[in-house]
Amino acid sequence: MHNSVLLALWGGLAFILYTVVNYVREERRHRRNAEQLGCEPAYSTVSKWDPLGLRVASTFMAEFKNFRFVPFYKQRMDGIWAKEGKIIPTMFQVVGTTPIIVTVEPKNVQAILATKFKDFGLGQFRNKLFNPLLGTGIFATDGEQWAHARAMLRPQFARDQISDLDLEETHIQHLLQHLPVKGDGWTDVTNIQPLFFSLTLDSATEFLFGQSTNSQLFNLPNHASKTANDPTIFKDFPLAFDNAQRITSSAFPLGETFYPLKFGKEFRAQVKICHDFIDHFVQQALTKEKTPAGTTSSGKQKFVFLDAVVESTRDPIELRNHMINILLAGRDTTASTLSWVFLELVRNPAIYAKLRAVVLDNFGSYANPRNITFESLKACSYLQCILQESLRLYPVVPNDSRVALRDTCLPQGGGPDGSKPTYVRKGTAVEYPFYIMSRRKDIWGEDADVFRPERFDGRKSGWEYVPFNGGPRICIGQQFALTEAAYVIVRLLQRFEACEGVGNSWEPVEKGGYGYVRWDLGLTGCPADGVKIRFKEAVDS
Ligand code: HEM
Repeated sequence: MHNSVLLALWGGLAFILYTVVNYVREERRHRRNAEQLGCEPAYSTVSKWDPLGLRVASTFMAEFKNFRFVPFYKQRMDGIWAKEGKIIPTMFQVVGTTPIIVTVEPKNVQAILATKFKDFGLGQFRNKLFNPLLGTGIFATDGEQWAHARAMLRPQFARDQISDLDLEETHIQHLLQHLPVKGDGWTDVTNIQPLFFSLTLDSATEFLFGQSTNSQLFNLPNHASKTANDPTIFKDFPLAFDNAQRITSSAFPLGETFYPLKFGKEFRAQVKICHDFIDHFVQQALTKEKTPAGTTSSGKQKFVFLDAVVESTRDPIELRNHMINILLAGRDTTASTLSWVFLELVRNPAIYAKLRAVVLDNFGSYANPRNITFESLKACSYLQCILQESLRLYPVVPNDSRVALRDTCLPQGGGPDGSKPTYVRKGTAVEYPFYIMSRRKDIWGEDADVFRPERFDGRKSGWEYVPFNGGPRICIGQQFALTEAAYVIVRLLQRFEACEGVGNSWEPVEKGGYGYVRWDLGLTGCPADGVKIRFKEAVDS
């Protein structure tokens, strides 16, 4: 045999030997670590016929495509619990060769998000995936970079700054232009979901940049005359932002090796429109004289988020990164929450009537509103219960995850009864699907799937209720979102005394559904088929 072939053979053998020895050494090290920590293996869903989880991955992809992934994932876990005759909150699975620990155990969620915060991060893959659109902003970084972004952004969410309800009222008025009342006292049947997305985009851009996209006005039939002077960039941005997010989330299932396949010419064009839009304001903020941005009707100086951040950094790329991340966080989340709230309100006329009575009692009528403030909205218990119950049944981030940044363990899930700690190797993904945890019957009762806002009356929630996450990385926009959503609900219920849902389908099991509504799951989740609704004008409005 030729010398070079022999050399290659020996080289190959040496490599295989090295890999095997290394593997055995690593396995031993992990076993020792796990023993020292008192860990035992978690329940495994891995089938011997599908050890790499290829079939699992293809099922997941199909469910994603059909907008059923969220309810399907719960159905799958329910099925395993039914088969085993007990609740198994923590499981090990392999999906398309990726090992994943899934947990709906509150103690584990607390460990991931708080007590073992430093052991878990967003991980390299999520950060790389988000980077083209979001740069190194708060949603796409870990460690020092994240801490720096959070320290800069958090102070801007002080109560005074987020409670500018004058700003919100302008955008509500624009929304109502899309809901004209006909001669019979009713509006046309309207899909209210896109209206909520336009409203939150308009209010978020005004809060962040001091200028609104006014996308609601653009979408009115006679928009040309009203908006002829606005730059095209305002018109193109909303769709480009949606598209760029959709492509980013569709790249996720391709995994770390293949995700760039989705980031072609089309994606880059959409991202460019988004970045140009943000850069337009950044340049304005960097060059403008330091003048007050006007005052609100209550005489307060109007707060502009970007101007406040410019006080801390003048780097245009860093500013773009911060602003696009906050815009993404602040816009779809609140619009989706409002959509879910109204999907349940149209289904439950008695709850609509009860909420409306509370609204009129606390805040007056549409024409004569009174005392609608950050504090009074927060103090209105039934209104807050409605929001909390909606976020329980329809958390807009239904399935969050982290990656172990070092070898570590979770306090529960190991051993036959799941009461022992579970070992988590560095690099392992850990999912905590809040959508499933928030519907656990052993935690929430037999009616866990039912929309019953009263369950939150006087309830003090712990780690079983984390729609905004918890710990050092808890959502910084929680109060902003709840105030905006509450205000929109109050004004709509003042204006309309009743509503009817038309053709909003809860997919029946016999039609291949799971008895739940379909989910459009991008970076956040909203009803896949919109919220079709007609409203009846209130006599007192
Ligand atoms: C109902 C509405 C909202 C919900 C349910 C929600 C939920 C969440 C969740 C679950 C996270 C954690 C994501 C993760 O770490 O994987 C998060 C983070 C965040 N949210 Fe929200 N959010 C909402 C509204 C908002 C709004 C209106 C803003 C800003 C205007 C905002 C700003 C942020 C930011 C900046 C983070 C990142 C925090 C960090 O990593 O330190 N959110 N949100």
